[in-house]
Amino acid sequence: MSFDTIFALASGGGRAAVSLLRLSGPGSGAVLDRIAGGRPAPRLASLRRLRHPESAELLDEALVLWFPGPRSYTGEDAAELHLHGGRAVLEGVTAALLACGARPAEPGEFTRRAFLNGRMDLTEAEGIADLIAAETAAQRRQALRQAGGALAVRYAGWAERLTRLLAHQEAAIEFAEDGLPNTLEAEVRREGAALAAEIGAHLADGGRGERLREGLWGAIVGAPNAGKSSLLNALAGREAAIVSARAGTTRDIVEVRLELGGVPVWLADTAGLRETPDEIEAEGVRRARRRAEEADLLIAVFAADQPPDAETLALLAPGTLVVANKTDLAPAPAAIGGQAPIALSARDGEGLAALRAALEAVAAERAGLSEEASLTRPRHRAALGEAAAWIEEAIRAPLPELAAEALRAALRALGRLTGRVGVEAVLDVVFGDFCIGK
Ligand SMILES: Nc1nc2c(c(=O)[nH]1)N(C=O)[C@@H](CNc1ccc(C(=O)N[C@@H](CCC(=O)O)C(=O)O)cc1)CN2
Ligand SMILES: Nc1nc2c(ncn2[C@@H]2O[C@H](COP(=O)(O)OP(=O)(O)OP(=O)(O)O)[C@@H](O)[C@H]2O)c(=O)[nH]1
Ligand SMILES: [Mg+2]
Repeated sequence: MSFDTIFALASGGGRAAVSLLRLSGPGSGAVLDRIAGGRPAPRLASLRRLRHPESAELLDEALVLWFPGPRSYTGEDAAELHLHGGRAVLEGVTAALLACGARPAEPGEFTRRAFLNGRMDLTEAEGIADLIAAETAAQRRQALRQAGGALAVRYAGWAERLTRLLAHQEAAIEFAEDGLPNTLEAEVRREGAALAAEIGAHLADGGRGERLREGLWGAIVGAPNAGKSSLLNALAGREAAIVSARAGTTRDIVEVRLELGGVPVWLADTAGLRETPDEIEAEGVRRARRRAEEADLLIAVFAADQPPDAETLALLAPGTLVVANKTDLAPAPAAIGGQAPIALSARDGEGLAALRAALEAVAAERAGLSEEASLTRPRHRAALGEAAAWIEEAIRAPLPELAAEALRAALRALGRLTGRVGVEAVLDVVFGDFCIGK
């Protein structure tokens, strides 16, 4: 494989003390020869004057690193320039690199090369993208686990077992042709069933890995004036939504980002549920209902000094957190919709800690780190579902040739997941998520 020599700013843009420009590709060493007066000892930082290759103008005094392939992040010859972080420095060095024939990298291109050079599989590359995007400690742990190969090892193990099953299935076909008795097919069925069950168990995780990666959707619903906006503000610690004594204040959805036990949660305040002739408010109520339906985490707010309203009661589902607000005005009822409510006063903060603890417990249950690594993307779910279905198909196949064909299809599905089957389209989807310089 022959590649261009690519470069990109790997640190954030804007003014900074130091900026990191990285280079990768067969011409990296020659670039250092031309702009840095030679290649430093491998993997050791060296202070060098950088000059434009044609004008010889001094551009910066920088730390330079040289990583001869294959011992580099990308697996090919690579280099790093740790520059002073100014804009003109970056522009001057960029012009020098272009003059040397290097070109700017596409988003994710360094990691794409690392993948193409066999240094990681696709799930590990995705883990690196997730690590860069991680905003909470739990997201970071999940991403590090995936970047470290937790999914890769598991899926490679499944692919290996499938390959063995396929080999046995093919041997069974040979034996049948030679008229020999064999027990291989029975073994393929038994092992196939065990493998399909393992994949099934991995899939039946309630989507927790995907939820931790993307964040949970939460919604606060309830009657007008129940105190939904007051509660949102209390949880967010700022006046995100307008609060007023007039029923029907909130119409648009107001969203805040919370972190609950390491899980990012987008919590939405919604319009109070009621029949109304006001068409703007009615649209707000429609949006509130839609948001409640889509929510992973629903908080139903009732005012302790009012009887529970039928509209909100109708939205209660298993897992809904029921809140009795305004307990400074009246005691919380023992039960609402068959559940003991969390009693609180959004006005004076009483009971808020208990609600937060309950929210954290729900978030951890639906999206917390599990003991075993979870799949984290719809792409994983689709490929694994397909692989399991093909294995089931193989087990049921009426002819040995059909069973072999189904096992081959299952292997292809796993191959797309880990990138062993190199489909360009899959690569574009995976690496399109990266930022430039990674
Ligand atoms: N300056 C700098 N910091 C960085 C990176 C980088 O590329 N440059 N990284 C980039 O993402 C991360 C670290 N990851 C890296 C992974 C592998 C190699 C590497 O050169 N691997 C070689 C040699 C390993 C050794 O023996 O030291 C190899 O695996 O063969 C470098 C960085 C985070 N910090
Ligand atoms: N006494 C008391 N008043 C509260 C409490 N929480 C909210 N309120 C008051 O109840 C009124 C309505 O509060 P909001 O938070 O705007 O209620 P809402 O549910 O968002 O109302 P809509 O947006 O109209 O659906 C305001 O006057 C609040 O100050 C509470 O815990 N105790
Ligand atoms: Mg409101």
